[in-house]
Amino acid sequence: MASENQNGDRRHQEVGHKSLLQSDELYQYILETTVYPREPEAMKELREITAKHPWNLMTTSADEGQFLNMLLKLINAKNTMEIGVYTGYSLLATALALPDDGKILAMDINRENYEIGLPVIQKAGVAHKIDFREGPALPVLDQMIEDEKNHGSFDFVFVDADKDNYINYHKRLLELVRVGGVIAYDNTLWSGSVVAPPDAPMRKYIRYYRDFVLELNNALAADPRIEICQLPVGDGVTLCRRIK
Ligand SMILES: C[S@@+](CC[C@H](N)C(=O)[O-])C[C@H]1O[C@@H](n2cnc3c(N)ncnc32)[C@H](O)[C@@H]1O
Repeated sequence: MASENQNGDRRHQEVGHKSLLQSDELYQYILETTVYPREPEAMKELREITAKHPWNLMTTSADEGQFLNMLLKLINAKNTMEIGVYTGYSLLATALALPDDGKILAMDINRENYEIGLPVIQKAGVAHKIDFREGPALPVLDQMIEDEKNHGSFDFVFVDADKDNYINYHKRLLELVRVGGVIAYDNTLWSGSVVAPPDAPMRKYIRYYRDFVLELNNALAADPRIEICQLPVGDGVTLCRRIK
């Protein structure tokens, strides 16, 4: 990614840095002042377990977990869905925010990683809210849409999975989320690569999914069925509020 310093020098740095803030120090300040001191014990434990896993870059960051937890409480969410669970950090943030009779339909192609976090979720006393389905999410959405009683039945959906399917998820989720409900798409700034020149150094998977993320962002901005808001939290989160 090219950037310019105060002397007007252009420098190139590798796209892939997760923080979108001005400096690592500022991000560390947020974590240490606002996030870590208020992070529930179970989320801290799960974050530390996940940090030892080889794919730990996939996990939702602690500040984003705190944001999701707050958002779910603000909108009084009860019936929710998560696409892309990994070890369950965002799932736990959701489960802790919902009332005792709240529900999360959680989908992931990988059960093994979900089971890494499951004991922590059970210990936190919120596992009864989770209906975990192993497998690709798209067919589950298609099946749900066939039954009209599922239409408009979800208050909140968090999408954090295969970026090349986000557009496909969006088409279906707009039927399943209620008017006034929220769909949150994660990674919509895709490590800052959305503004990188084509020749910028980029990890292979960042380059591969970049065009899908750009396509999604344009499609969401043009969709009259939703109000949107893109937040530079974590790797970028776009909130979509269904209005029709
Ligand atoms: C970025 S991780 C999710 C991180 C998680 N939200 C957290 O808080 O740690 C993406 C997950 O999406 C899952 N995934 C990929 N393709 C999928 C699909 N077609 N359907 C469901 N899950 C999928 C992957 O197995 C992976 O666990």
